[in-house]
Amino acid sequence: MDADMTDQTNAENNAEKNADMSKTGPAGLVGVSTEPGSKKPDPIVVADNITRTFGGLTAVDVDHVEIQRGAITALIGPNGAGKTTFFNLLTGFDQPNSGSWSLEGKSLKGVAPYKVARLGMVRTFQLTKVLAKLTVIENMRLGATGQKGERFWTAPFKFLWGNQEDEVTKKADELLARFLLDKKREDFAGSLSGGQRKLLEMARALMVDPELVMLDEPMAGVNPALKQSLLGHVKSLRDEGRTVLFVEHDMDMVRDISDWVIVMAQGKIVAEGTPDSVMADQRVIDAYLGAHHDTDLSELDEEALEAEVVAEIEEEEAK
Ligand SMILES: Nc1ncnc2c1ncn2[C@@H]1O[C@H](COP(=O)(O)OP(=O)(O)OP(=O)(O)O)[C@@H](O)[C@H]1O
Repeated sequence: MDADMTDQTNAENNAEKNADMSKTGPAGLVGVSTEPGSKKPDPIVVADNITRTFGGLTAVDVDHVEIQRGAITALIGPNGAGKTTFFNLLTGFDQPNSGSWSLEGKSLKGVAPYKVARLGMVRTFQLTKVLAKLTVIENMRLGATGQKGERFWTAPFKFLWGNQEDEVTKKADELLARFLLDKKREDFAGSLSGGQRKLLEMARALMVDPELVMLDEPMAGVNPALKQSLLGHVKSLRDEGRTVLFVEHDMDMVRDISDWVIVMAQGKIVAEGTPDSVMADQRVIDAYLGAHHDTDLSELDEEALEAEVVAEIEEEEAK
């Protein structure tokens, strides 16, 4: 092949790459349909026909959902909508009655949680699962194993890690510094505040260098000062090319950092879209109000109220 041809081929390859880049992350979401279950240009997770029942109750009944790679997606919905159950199913902590789902095109059906973590999908928990009787650095090193339990930690880890231990500790220390937890390195995790535990859980999740980080209510129980710091950390995950999927009731956070919002109610996905479009969606307002949601609904209520007042004024003026 002559030089001109090589240049041309390279240029074509680059153009192809650039075209692909424009499909990834928040940019790829421009113009995506807001119908529940809409196709994404570059999905990292695809799930189909997932159901989970508890006795007579259908907690999750998701026909189809796709999560865009490199973007921050919020999963919202009233209490009991099935968000945490859906997280549990995707990450292997619970098994569905039916359905299939994949990460990077690889089926995760029947895959154990620690293997799911090693494949690139890690999660944090609504009530943090840091191990209180271990120190902060020990919790971090445990993260490298992909969320095995405390029993796994005790005896065999040195044998399993061998020479990797230094590398693991180095990585743990770097992450602790990034999350401003380095001063707490030798403290028991049980002595940390709620917000610091959330930070530790997030830092620990990064030990396996995940493609997809799933956060279950990262803001719950976090004081306002730490909230800002957590928001910054979540954004930085996206900035370094990772995908974030989080469950949250704090609508300020949802509005502030999400590129895309998926709404669940009674186990189903009822709406999707950008934060602004979703918050103005009647299906979303109905889903929340129908469930007498008890947390941060003031904004939705206010919007509805404002619309009513404006309509009344306009009616008066028209007379
Ligand atoms: N292990 C279980 N056994 C029985 N019912 C369960 C179990 N786990 C969840 N459920 C039920 O499934 C439904 C969905 O619960 P889930 O915790 O997934 O909702 P959620 O949207 O995460 O709610 P929240 O916002 O309050 O955390 C609820 O009615 C809940 O009571």
